[in-house]
Amino acid sequence: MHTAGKDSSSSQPEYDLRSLVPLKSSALSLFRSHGRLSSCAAPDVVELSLHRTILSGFRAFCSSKGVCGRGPAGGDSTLGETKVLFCKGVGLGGGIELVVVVNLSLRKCVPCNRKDLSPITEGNASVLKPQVPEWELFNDGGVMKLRRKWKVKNFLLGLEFFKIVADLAESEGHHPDLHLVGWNNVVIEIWTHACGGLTENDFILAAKIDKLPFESYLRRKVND
Ligand SMILES: C[C@H](O)[C@H](O)[C@H]1CNC2=NC(N)=NC(=O)C2=N1
Repeated sequence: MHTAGKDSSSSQPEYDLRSLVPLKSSALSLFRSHGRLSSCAAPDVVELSLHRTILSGFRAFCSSKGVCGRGPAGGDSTLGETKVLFCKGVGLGGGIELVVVVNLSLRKCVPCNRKDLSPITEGNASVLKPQVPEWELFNDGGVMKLRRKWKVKNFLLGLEFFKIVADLAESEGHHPDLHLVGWNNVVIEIWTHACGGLTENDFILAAKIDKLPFESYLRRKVND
């Protein structure tokens, strides 16, 4: 666990992720006593925010650059399946947000008729989107959706593809919109009808679709 370093925000050291993740549990208790702990649809996505009662130890802990830990893309670091995506030091007396996200494809969709299911925030969407890089976010008449396209070898394999996606959707209790256009163009769109927008369920389903064994259905790319 980190001891509180000096509080200058100029040359904050990069923090080794390993000392960050163990802190999560003690941070939970500390943040719970000092701030709002809101867990999103799944317990493994925990967004902590510490209000004005910030402790210098945490201020020193999180660089003012809004980046903690080492990772391929700035603040994106991975330890096993746990990603610490960022902790945002918002300066003296401000709050700190520590977002720890477990790999989407390991999570489970929640029933869409839950009272606490709400559309995902832009911030959380930007945190989850990097885990489904092949998908695009698009606005369909005011409804935000995820979409991915594939070219399959033939019409029947397109239907085969739909079948394995359908089995996954049934097991998750969360369903995509399936399109097979011009005999070999598969388009899958995902959104949460119950709240007319995107929820974490949609990102979980997209991540799980990406793990399906559909390579053999696909037409080889021209430059292959
Ligand atoms: C109770 C059950 O969760 C709901 O009927 C589910 C079924 N599948 C669903 N799939 C999608 N994409 N959106 C929904 O709102 C939805 N609702």
